[in-house]
Order: sequence, then structure tokens, then C-alpha cells
Amino acid sequence: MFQERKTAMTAKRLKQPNSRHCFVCGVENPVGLQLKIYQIEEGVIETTYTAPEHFQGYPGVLHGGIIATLLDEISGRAHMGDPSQPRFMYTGKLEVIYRRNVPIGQPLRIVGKKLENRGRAAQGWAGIYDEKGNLLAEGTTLLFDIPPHLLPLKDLEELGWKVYPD
Ligand SMILES: CCCCCCCCCCCCCCCC(=O)SCCNC(=O)CCNC(=O)[C@H](O)C(C)(C)COP(=O)(O)OP(=O)(O)OC[C@H]1O[C@@H](n2cnc3c(N)ncnc32)[C@H](O)[C@@H]1OP(=O)(O)O
Repeated sequence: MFQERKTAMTAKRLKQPNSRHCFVCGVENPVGLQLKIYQIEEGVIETTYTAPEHFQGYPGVLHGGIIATLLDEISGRAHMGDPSQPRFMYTGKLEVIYRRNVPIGQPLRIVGKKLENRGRAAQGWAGIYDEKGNLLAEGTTLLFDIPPHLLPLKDLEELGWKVYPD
């Protein structure tokens, strides 16, 4: 089902960069989630993920901390924009609503959306859906631009920050 959606959206899909070591997007992080994230329209991104058994809390149910991690990254990345001039933001606050159990071992679709901008702060939203399109969990974030002196933009490629071909 997700594959069909992917094909239909290929024309508009723009892959976001990955990093080397980030827990969610690090391509060389052996214990990370290694997500591939795509912008499907301005300010809207998506990824798919099937959680392995070792991330369970209750039997068959994805641990809430991992759910929060997914929502955190995907809501923040919705603000990232043009890969050549990425907007990097810290999360200052994350509010999660756990609506239904998020299952282990079944494909999930995670969507992130930009909400309002307020100068150096912004709000983001992310939702985790099952294959039938049910919203299982959602999160809103309050994000802050990372101060420029902490952002070694010239070193991004060295940090492994680039678009990796599928
Ligand atoms: C380097 C490039 C590498 C690239 C390659 C790797 C890439 C890898 C992938 C990237 C994707 C990762 C995505 C994961 C997302 C995280 O995991 S980020 C990590 C977790 N977050 C943090 O560590 C942030 C820690 N906190 C902070 O640094 C600071 O508290 C903050 C959030 C920047 C805010 O500090 P500040 O700028 O000094 O804020 P301040 O001036 O005191 O307050 C401004 C206003 O905001 C309010 N405020 C401040 N903090 C908060 C808060 N937490 N909640 C609510 N309101 C707040 C204040 O009350 C104030 O409001 P007003 O009084 O103006 O009404």
C-alpha cells in the first residue's frame, strides 16, 4: 500500500539528507533507525518504518520512547526545507498523544508538517499511521533555530550530511 503511494508521488518526492551518526537518520549508526525521509511537498515530509522486536515495551507494542523519538525527528525535519540551505532546529518541547498502540513488525507511515513560524522559533507536527491510515500517535514540537556558532555548515559533508541515493 505504501509502495503504491510512493510511486504515485515520485514526481514530487525529494529525498532529504541523512547524517552519519544520528540515532534516527545516521547511515552508519548500527543501532539507529536509519530512516529515509522524503519531502512530498513544501513543509510536508514522510518516511516509512517497521519497528523491530527489540524496540517493544508491552508485547507487540512499540515502546513510547521510540514513538516520541520518531515524532520528534519527523516534526523537526518538516522545517528543514531546501537541502542546500537546511534549517537545523533544536527541540525545546515535545507533546505526544498516544492514541492507539503502535505495533511492532508492521509497516508504519510517519508524516511531518511545518506549523507556524515565530522568528527563531517554530512549531512542528508529526503523526504515525498504520497501513490502513489510522492515526496511532501524534506529536507537536516547539523548535528553536540552532545558534549559528554551533552550526559548522561548512563541515556538513564531513559530518556525512548529504543526500544518499536510494
Ligand atoms: C550541527 C549540524 C549537524 C548536521 C548533521 C546532523 C544532523 C542530525 C539530524 C537532525 C535532526 C535531529 C532532530 C532531533 C531533535 C533533537 O533531538 S534536538 C536535541 C534535544 N534538544 C535540545 O538539546 C535543546 C536544549 N535546549 C536548548 O538548547 C535551549 O533551551 C533552547 C531550546 C535553544 C532555548 O534556549 P534559548 O534560545 O536560550 O531560549 P530563551 O531565549 O531562554 O527563550 C526564548 C523563548 O522561548 C521559551 N522557551 C525556551 N525554552 C523553552 C522550552 N524548552 N519550552 C518552551 N518554551 C521555551 C522561553 O520561555 C522564551 O519565551 P518568551 O519569554 O520569549 O515568551
